[in-house]
Amino acid sequence: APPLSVTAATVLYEEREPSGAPISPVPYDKRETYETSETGVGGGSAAAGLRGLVGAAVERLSLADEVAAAKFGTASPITDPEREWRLLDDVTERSAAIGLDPRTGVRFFQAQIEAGKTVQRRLHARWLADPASRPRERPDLATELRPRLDALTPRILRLLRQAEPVRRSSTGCRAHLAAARAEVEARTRLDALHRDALTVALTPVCEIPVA
Ligand SMILES: O=C(O)C(=O)C[C@]1(C(=O)O)C=C[C@@H](O)C=C1
Repeated sequence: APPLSVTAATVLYEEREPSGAPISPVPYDKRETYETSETGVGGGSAAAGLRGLVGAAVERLSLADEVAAAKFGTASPITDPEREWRLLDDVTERSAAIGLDPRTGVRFFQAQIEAGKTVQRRLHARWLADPASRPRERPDLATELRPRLDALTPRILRLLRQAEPVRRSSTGCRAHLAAARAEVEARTRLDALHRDALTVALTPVCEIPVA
């Protein structure tokens, strides 16, 4: 399979054209995602079942780069409590609708939000310290980025629900998660900042009790 692309922003500051200009991002609708047959439903391996979830968490973290760019140098703080409440309300409702314990959905999303804020804070610190590394464009939070974050929400919840058999395995969950993460990282360029954030994002996977 061809290597899966991380979204633009992650690649942006890791890989530069010789001119120093960032490599042009892959349009969002052209990016590969980790879903479909890799969800582990219908005979896929346990690690494959978690791979979709890990991939979706990586996608969400990559969007945090763009959110950081949207907020950098503006009056918008990294934490927006009202947006978080709305998102977690949406998560609660959608979880119930697909038979996932809403507490599970909420706890997982709290970790995704926290991980994303870690990315934003660390990028802002980097950009403050090193003006040459600053993003050249400021995407729009309301019209561009939040709709993309929202589009990921139902997919992430579905993957979390589908991963229940693996998550239920007290002995196997961690091993399968590590394997899934290794597979995703083998195909995805992540720097130390994003690897740390991914650890935060994935912490609940094997910790949330499955009913
Ligand atoms: O939407 C934003 O403003 C974001 O920064 C994204 C996000 C999220 O991960 O969904 C993270 C932090 C904010 O407190 C609210 C939401």
